Amino acid sequence: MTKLSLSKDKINILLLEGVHDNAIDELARGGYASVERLPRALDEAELLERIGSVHILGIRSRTHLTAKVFEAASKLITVGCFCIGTNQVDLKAARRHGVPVFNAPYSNTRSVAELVIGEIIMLMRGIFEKSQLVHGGGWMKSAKDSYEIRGKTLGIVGYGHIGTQVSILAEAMGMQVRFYDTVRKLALGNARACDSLEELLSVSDVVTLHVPDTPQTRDMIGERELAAMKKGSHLINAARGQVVQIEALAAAMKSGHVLGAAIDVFPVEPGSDKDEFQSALRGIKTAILTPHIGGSTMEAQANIGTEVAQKLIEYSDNGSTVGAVNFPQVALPVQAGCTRFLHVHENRPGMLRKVNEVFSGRDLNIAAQYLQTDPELGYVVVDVNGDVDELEVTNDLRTIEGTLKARFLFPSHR
Ligand SMILES: NC(=O)c1ccc[n+]([C@@H]2O[C@H](COP(=O)([O-])OP(=O)(O)OC[C@H]3O[C@@H](n4cnc5c(N)ncnc54)[C@H](O)[C@@H]3O)[C@@H](O)[C@H]2O)c1
Ligand SMILES: O=C(O)CC[C@@H](O)C(=O)O
Repeated sequence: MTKLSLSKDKINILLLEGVHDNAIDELARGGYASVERLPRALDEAELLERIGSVHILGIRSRTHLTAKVFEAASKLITVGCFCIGTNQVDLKAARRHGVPVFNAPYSNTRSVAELVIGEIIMLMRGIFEKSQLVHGGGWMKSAKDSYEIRGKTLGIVGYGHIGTQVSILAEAMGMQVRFYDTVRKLALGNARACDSLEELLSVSDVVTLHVPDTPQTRDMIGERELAAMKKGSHLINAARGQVVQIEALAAAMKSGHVLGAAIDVFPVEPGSDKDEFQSALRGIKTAILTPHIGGSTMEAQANIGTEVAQKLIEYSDNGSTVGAVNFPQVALPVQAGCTRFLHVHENRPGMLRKVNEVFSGRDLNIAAQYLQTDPELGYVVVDVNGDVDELEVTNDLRTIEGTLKARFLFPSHR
């Protein structure tokens, strides 16, 4: 047996924010036993204290991975976001340090869609306010402002994985569905596309947002857009907090123009359970406020645990970046009897030649190679036959100017 990069029991894995048991089970099946799991997020100071010894980090949406954290993460090889969103991670900083970031792009989408359907009914029947009153000993038995959802128009902004599922479920309940997306999308069922956001806002009884957090969607719904909504309509946001200007929404609700809202995500969410949640929406009786739990179901968390753990194992075992959100996609089939090297570099001319010279200079035969680049970054996986001093080769690869990361793999698959 040749020298090992790092045996799997020495690969330190830290999982934060109560990642599901399935992740631990999957990692154990993959041979990864050195796993610590915490139920909560870590703030930057805590991360800086701990990250230096971590090889694989798993988070959800509350842990913010800043450039400073990546700077201190000298051993970090990969990050798994056990959720869809990756906006809590400085993805560019991760790339600069040669760290691919994985997520679970689909696993909790049904959970969000179901919550939205429930909220449409709750909003259109004023259930939240009525229930609060009953809890306080009141009895608001009234049909005022209460409507069936059948025949009403639902406007979906962002017709992706979640938006399309909401579309199908809403139609099954008898709603008319309109949607707006910046990309041309196939309309499902009888849904119809709108040409503009303004058109969608003006025809919808309920507007639900399912867009990602991008510079274009930041503050997408502000005073002007709220004013463009039908009087007495409702807004749902289970996408990202930055999409809605909360002060403007609070004002539109207080004036009665927007009758109800169900908001699951906020521009600032408490970093820990001890921090008090602050929002201009607090106290508004027709606002259903939930603590970012759109995707928090047992089914979703179980699926996410398995999916992201598998991606982390694939990368750690084989160097596969398929599914990484910030990296060129590379998957080289595993070959018996080879040593595998991974080289992440700035995409400069002549890089591959320099990498290959490290091998040809030692008379090493390259059995297989897979390079992918994007405008800034290159990632190449190289399988080499025969007797090879892995440490020496890796050190030489590291001296190539523009190298961001170079390592070789624990040869368990050989
Ligand atoms: N609340 C939760 O717990 C929870 C759970 C899962 C996902 N999410 C969030 O839900 C959102 C949607 O997730 P998804 O899986 O459906 O994403 P997706 O990428 O499948 O779909 C997003 C859609 O929005 C469209 N879009 C992008 N920019 C737009 C714009 N400016 N105007 C209109 N449309 C635009 C895209 O073309 C795409 O069709 C994401 O922000 C995700 O982070 C929240
Ligand atoms: O589970 C979480 O913390 C985030 C849920 C959701 O916003 C996601 O991005 O998938």
